Order: sequence, then C-alpha cells, then structure tokens
Amino acid sequence: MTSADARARLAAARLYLCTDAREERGDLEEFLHAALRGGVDVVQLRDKTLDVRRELELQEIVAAVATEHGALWCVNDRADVASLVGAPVFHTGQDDLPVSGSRALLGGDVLLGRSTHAAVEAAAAEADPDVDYFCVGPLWATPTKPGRPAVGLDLLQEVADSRPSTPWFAIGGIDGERLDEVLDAGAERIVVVRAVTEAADPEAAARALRERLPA
Ligand SMILES: Cc1ncc(COP(=O)(O)OP(=O)(O)O)c(N)n1
Ligand SMILES: Cc1ncsc1CCOP(=O)(O)O
Ligand SMILES: [Mg+2]
Repeated sequence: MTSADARARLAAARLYLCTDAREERGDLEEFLHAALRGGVDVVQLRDKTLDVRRELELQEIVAAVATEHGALWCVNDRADVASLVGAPVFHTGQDDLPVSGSRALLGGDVLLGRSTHAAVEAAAAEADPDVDYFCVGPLWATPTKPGRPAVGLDLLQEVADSRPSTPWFAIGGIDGERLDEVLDAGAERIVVVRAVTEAADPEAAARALRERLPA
C-alpha cells in the first residue's frame, strides 16, 4: 500500500479496533478476520503483556489479515516493532515517544496517531503537521485504560466544534448503546475495544457499529 493509499484509507476510516492478543483463547487470526469482515477499517494489536519477540510474531499475523481485507493496521507504542514489521500506522500517547521522535525514527510515509485527553492536547495534535490522526478520550472511564479519567462528552463537543482538519476519533467506553450520544456530540469516527473483543459475534458487533457511522 502506498502512503497516499494509506492516507486515503485513513480519511475514509470510521471504525478503529484495538484488540489484545487473545492468547488465552488462541483465536487472534480468526477474530481479526471476523472483525474485518464486519467492517473494521483500522486494527491495532494493543497488548501490554506481550514481550517484544511475541509481538513481532503476532504483528505479522495482523499485517497479513489486515492486508487481505484492505484495512489499515497500527503498531502501538513500540517504534522498533513498527519499523521492523513495516507498519503503515504507528500510535503514541502523551506518555510515549514524542511525535517528532516517531517521525524521525519511522520516516515520512508512516501515518502517526496520537492520544489526547484535553482541549489543549487536541489543539496541539491538530497543529502538528506530523500528526495524521488523533483520538479524544476516554469519553467514559473504562477498564481497558485504567488510571485515565473520563474526559466526557463536553470535550468531544468542544473538539468537534473546532472542526479539525486532521482525522480524529472518539474513544473510551463506546458501545452500541452510547453511540448516538457520541455521534450527536459531533464525532464521525470511533475507536472501540470491548464492544467488539467481548462480543459473542465480533463480525456482527463490528457491522452493527459500522453501519451507524457516517458514510
Ligand atoms: C487508536 C488509539 N487511541 C488511543 C490509544 C491509547 O494510547 P495511550 O494513551 O498511549 O495508551 P496505551 O495504549 O499505550 O495504553 C491507543 N493505543 N490507540
Ligand atoms: C486505549 C484507550 N485509550 C483511551 S480509552 C482506551 C480503551 C477503550 O476501550 P473500550 O472501548 O473497551 O472502553
Ligand atoms: Mg501508548
């Protein structure tokens, strides 16, 4: 995929999935196929329990499945892994590598994502030419991001009202029941974990969310 293709896919992306490695179930590959059939546009393996060697192995699976479905895939936190596996997207948070450092390490073609939790952080992400997308959240407190307080829908509304030109995603506690509130506050793109990873039917869960997101 060229970087122009990746950028176009990111602009069109609506549903972004972060998943753990599902080591206990041993079904990562099958799960990824199901989620991507359901319409996930971007997938990220986010599993803090993985050592770097295991992550390298699993990223090859993520890459192969995402590529088969024409989806983007993202490496979280580890720039060395992103570089070695040739990830098209790399994500960092406020406590991780700075964006400038990620760009210096990974070059100009990799799309860089950033987490934000405050208006000032969202504004900084929007102003930074090296940030290709940013996330706003967690909207609601969530067990998948312990220690990070909820930012609430007011921040989402504030960011949406600022009409960022950089693609941005709402994250944190989003599920089918809360989706209308998120859309009403002005988000057009969402990131989910449990809404798909904990679903009995991940394909159906992804599809149900994707169908309600804007075209
Ligand atoms: C797409 C996406 N959004 C947000 C995050 C969270 O990043 P960060 O704040 O660095 O937290 P950790 O994932 O490192 O726990 C993300 N990974 N992906
Ligand atoms: C990685 C991350 N960053 C902010 S919230 C979050 C996890 C969101 O998980 P869920 O969709 O299950 O609430
Ligand atoms: Mg991080």
